[in-house]
Amino acid sequence: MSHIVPKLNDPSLLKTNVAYVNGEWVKAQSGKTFEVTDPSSGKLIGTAPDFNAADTQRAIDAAAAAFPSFKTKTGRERSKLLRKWYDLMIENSEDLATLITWENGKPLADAKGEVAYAAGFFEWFSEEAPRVYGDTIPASVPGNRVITVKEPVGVCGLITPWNFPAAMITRKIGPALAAGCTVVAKAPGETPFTSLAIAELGHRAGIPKGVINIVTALDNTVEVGEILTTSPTIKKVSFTGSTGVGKLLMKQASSSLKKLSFELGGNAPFIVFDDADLDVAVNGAIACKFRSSGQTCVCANRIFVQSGIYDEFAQKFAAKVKDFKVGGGYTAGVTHGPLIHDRAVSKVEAHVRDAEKKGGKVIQGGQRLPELGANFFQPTVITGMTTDMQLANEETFGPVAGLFKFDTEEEVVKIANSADVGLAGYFFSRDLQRVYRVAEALEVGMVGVNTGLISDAASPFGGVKESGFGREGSKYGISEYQVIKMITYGGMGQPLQS
Ligand SMILES: NC(=O)c1ccc[n+]([C@@H]2O[C@H](COP(=O)([O-])OP(=O)(O)OC[C@H]3O[C@@H](n4cnc5c(N)ncnc54)[C@H](O)[C@@H]3O)[C@@H](O)[C@H]2O)c1
Ligand SMILES: O=CCCC(=O)O
Repeated sequence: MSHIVPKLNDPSLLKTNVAYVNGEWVKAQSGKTFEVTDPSSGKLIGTAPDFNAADTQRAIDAAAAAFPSFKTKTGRERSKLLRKWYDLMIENSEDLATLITWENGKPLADAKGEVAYAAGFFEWFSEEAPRVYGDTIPASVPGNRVITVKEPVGVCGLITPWNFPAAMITRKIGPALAAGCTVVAKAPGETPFTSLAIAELGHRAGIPKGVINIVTALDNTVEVGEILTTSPTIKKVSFTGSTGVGKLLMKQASSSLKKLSFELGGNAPFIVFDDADLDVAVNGAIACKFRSSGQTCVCANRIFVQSGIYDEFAQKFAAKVKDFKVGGGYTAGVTHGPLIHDRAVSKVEAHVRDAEKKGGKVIQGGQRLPELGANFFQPTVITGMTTDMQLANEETFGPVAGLFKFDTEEEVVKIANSADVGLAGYFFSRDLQRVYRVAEALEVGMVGVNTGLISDAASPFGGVKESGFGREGSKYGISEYQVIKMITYGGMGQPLQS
């Protein structure tokens, strides 16, 4: 087992025992903290404050106090702040990547990719901030003149997961600030230090006090979630995480009818038709299934391969998986890191054992890797998958590729759409008519055609069905943080006075 304690170029970016409220670094009033550990080694990285409802209320009050002035800044002024924050993220990308690998486990090269992706949301929304337009509307009533303006919704509560410790929070804060909102963001308990380092860079960028507040919690997560979703001061909640927690938060937020965005779990179908370019499809499946060791919401979860190419696909795919190098994220040449914690490993293991019990054949991997550490699992390929298996019906969120055989387009689209969730879906084909037909038939919010990688700050990210609602990134992302105000001017249009 490797245990590397990384060094930061700027050690002041590692904020332990403090969270960020009203422009200051503060402890929990109770003094309570929780431990954050390196998923590769299980060793302590540091402790973070376990904020409770009263601590979080202070952050909400700070965001509320900052809102009236921040919302009246021009779009151009807010744009400059976001651009400066983006520049600082890029300047400090090595340290941010080091923190991501340390607390999340993903290999350093992937962590660097995440920093660029995460900073991209600040860049993108710095460009959207000055371009918020309303409408002029031809009224039905003579003499009336109607316009719309887009206003910031108010103080926002943001809750993000650990799998992209930087990108999930910038994808929310970027559009919120561009719109003129102020925020209280709850960082994930597993990976709080990346969020806090990003807050420090926001502080250096000159974001006014109270505009961004980052709270941390572990044991107190439920009470912090409760106040963020029930406080009448908070007008909008944006949550990324599991469907189960999303449903709970939606119920809580109904008491004050908040505006909501939910980016929830997926169970992505990945379909390879006989007419696909096989090598492109194999590479697409590798990238899509094993990104972050399978721990992304848009990872392929069910891989359907048409019967004519099933065996060849399985053999080529498994050969590539065999070449992966699993290990600690800082080790040169490592392609795949650990899972986030023991619960994640147990779920992966349960899905593999369940598939075996029901007739699946593990052709690659299939076991824990205790010699590397408690959270490592072999990248795994299973053939002979059937729809009664656990993996077919719930998100595995780990490095297990289950290959299902199918015969017809109609059959596979029906199975793909049988899931309760609908986040991303992928398929590979060179038949143009099929490409249009299947893209339109899949019940998901995002489709990758002949590609397994679809994430981009420029593209709308979000799902349908129980994967939630709302879109992040793109030209649509900012509207999640705005309300449209319609203004009717009566008695206009009289003749000119002579
Ligand atoms: N659709 C997307 O954009 C997207 C992106 C990333 C992850 N996800 C989903 O997230 C899940 C993996 O993340 P996870 O296991 O950490 O999810 P999770 O729902 O358990 O946790 C997500 C966040 O919510 C917090 N949380 C948990 N219970 C809470 C409560 N009662 N009140 C307030 N906050 C609470 C956690 O501390 C964490 O910060 C997967 O299902 C994945 O698909 C979705
Ligand atoms: O895990 C979900 C987010 C991943 C992404 O933005 O590509």
